Amino acid sequence: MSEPSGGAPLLETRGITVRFGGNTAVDDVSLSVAPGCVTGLIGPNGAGKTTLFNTVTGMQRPTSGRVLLDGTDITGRPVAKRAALGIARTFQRLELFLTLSVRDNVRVAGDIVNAGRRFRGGSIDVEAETDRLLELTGLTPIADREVSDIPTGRARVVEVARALMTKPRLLLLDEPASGQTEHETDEFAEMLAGLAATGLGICLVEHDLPLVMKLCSTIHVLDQGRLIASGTPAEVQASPEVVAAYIGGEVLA
Ligand SMILES: Nc1ncnc2c1ncn2[C@@H]1O[C@H](COP(=O)(O)OP(=O)(O)OP(=O)(O)O)[C@@H](O)[C@H]1O
Repeated sequence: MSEPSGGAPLLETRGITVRFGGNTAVDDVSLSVAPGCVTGLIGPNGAGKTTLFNTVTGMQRPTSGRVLLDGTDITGRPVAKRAALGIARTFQRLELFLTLSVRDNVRVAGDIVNAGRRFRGGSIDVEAETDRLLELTGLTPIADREVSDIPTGRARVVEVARALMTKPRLLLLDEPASGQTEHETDEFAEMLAGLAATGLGICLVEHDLPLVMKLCSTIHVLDQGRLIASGTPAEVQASPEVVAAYIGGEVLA
């Protein structure tokens, strides 16, 4: 499995298996995510991507296997503890407060962090940080609009801004480009590359394969719960197993 330059893995899964009754959603998956770059996690529908994310955030207990953050085994830790350790995520189905403004959706994450006593970096200056994140993510012009009133593509960026409020070291993004226009996706890619350049480790589940190929230094490919390839974009595109998994589905471009 090739690893990008940049040191020890931030996240490692070791032999993760998740079974739902007789259905093996994730099957003995070992992979890693490095800091300072964007790592892709792709695969056809039902491949197990979201389930694997859920085991990393603590929302899903694995049937077997371990999750390590910076080499520390966090498999038994609850969701809030993992968040405090620096894991943040966005959701495939948006989980925003629809009747709040864009600004308040971001701000509320800061209030929650400050309310938690175990936040590792002390309290956040919520107003200043909200302004900074809205600017960073290009949301300032729509900051006062209600989330129910903005396009889905923009709402996905609000989720990212909200996740950044927790000052994560690892950011898991579940289909963040879905619903974005081509122009929005280009801007989004630029923003993610900028975030990774600051040292953040980003793991991207995404069906927009051209985006994944452009942005990711390493890509892991799941199919029917199994890890069938890991490597650079060129390496995974050249993998016969990956090509076979995608036949009849999306085109690898
Ligand atoms: N809570 C659950 N109970 C039972 N089966 C589940 C549950 N969650 C997921 N599954 C099953 O596990 C498998 C993997 O699903 P998962 O959502 O992780 O795939 P995915 O790669 O994220 O798919 P998609 O790209 O369509 O979002 C599927 O067969 C799905 O039906």
